[in-house]
Amino acid sequence: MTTPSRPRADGPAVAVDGLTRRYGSTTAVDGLSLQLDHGSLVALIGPNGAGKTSTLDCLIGFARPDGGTVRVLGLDPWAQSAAVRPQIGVMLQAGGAQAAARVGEMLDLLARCSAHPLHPAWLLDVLGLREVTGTPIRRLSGGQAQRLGLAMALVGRPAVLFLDEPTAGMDPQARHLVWDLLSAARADGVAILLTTHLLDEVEQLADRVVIVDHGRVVAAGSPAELTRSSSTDLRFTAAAGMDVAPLIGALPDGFAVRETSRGRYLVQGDVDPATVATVTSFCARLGVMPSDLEVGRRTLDEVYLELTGREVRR
Ligand SMILES: Nc1ncnc2c1ncn2[C@@H]1O[C@H](COP(=O)(O)OP(=O)(O)OP(=O)(O)O)[C@@H](O)[C@H]1O
Repeated sequence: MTTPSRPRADGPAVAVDGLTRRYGSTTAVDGLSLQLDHGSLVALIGPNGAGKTSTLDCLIGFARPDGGTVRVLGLDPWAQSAAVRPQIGVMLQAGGAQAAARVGEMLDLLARCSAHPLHPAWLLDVLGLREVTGTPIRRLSGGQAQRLGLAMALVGRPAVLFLDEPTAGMDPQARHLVWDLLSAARADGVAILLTTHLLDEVEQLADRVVIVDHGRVVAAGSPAELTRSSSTDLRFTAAAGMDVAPLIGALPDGFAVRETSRGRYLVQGDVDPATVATVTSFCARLGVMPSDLEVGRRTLDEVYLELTGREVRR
């Protein structure tokens, strides 16, 4: 799979420095900075209302920043939107394409507006939309509409892709297809900034992760950097609700064991190979298969919840 890109400009694809965006008394984005390099994928994640879409709006040139600077391919997307728009691909939440136009017509139209488009028929094939080429867009299923949205973002062969929850509502097959397509685009030099609530998607795809909350960056780094832990704690997955008292009894003094979420266990202490053996033999005695054994590494889920809390946002 290949999505040949246009010649690469110097400098970062996207540079955001101290971005602020307000709606009346609400500060949606509060001094946010990030950088996106050519041929890389950055995942912008955070709770509902954290300011992700507001940030994308400023990057796309839909909204004017109230403070800070935003550059896309070295240009100001608000003041120089005519120069920026032909070089970017955008996929917003809810697709935005409710037209009576047919799938193939819409993609052909967009291709004709672009100087170096990808072949629409190729995109429809790759995204599994060939069967619905003649279908009116408003008749598409949610997942098909999402895939068309991505095709529309890609058809102009953009240098930078902005994707707001691109795989929301997709079945696992379509999600893997999109992951492959985005990986191919990145390998061809496309810079991709996406928002998502799916942390497995982040671990699969992202070169860098930017976690935002209340409009501010609360952590940034590669998935490996963010999940690295200085402790030697052991984590594993097994049957939910196991009585861990016998395991604690079998471990040396000072060890603690608890179930942190359903079926996910944390063994805290100075873990060594003997500890791992004790854990696996404890599971074996119960006839339970432990999986996802990890020492000295937290999951992205744990890091995310630690930084942004467990409270549901209103
Ligand atoms: N047009 C608007 N007018 C007033 N307030 C807005 C507007 N757009 C966004 N907001 C507010 O700004 C804050 C940030 O919203 P934003 O949509 O950027 O968050 P988000 O991180 O994309 O959330 P989600 O994950 O739910 O998509 C929220 O408090 C939201 O209610």
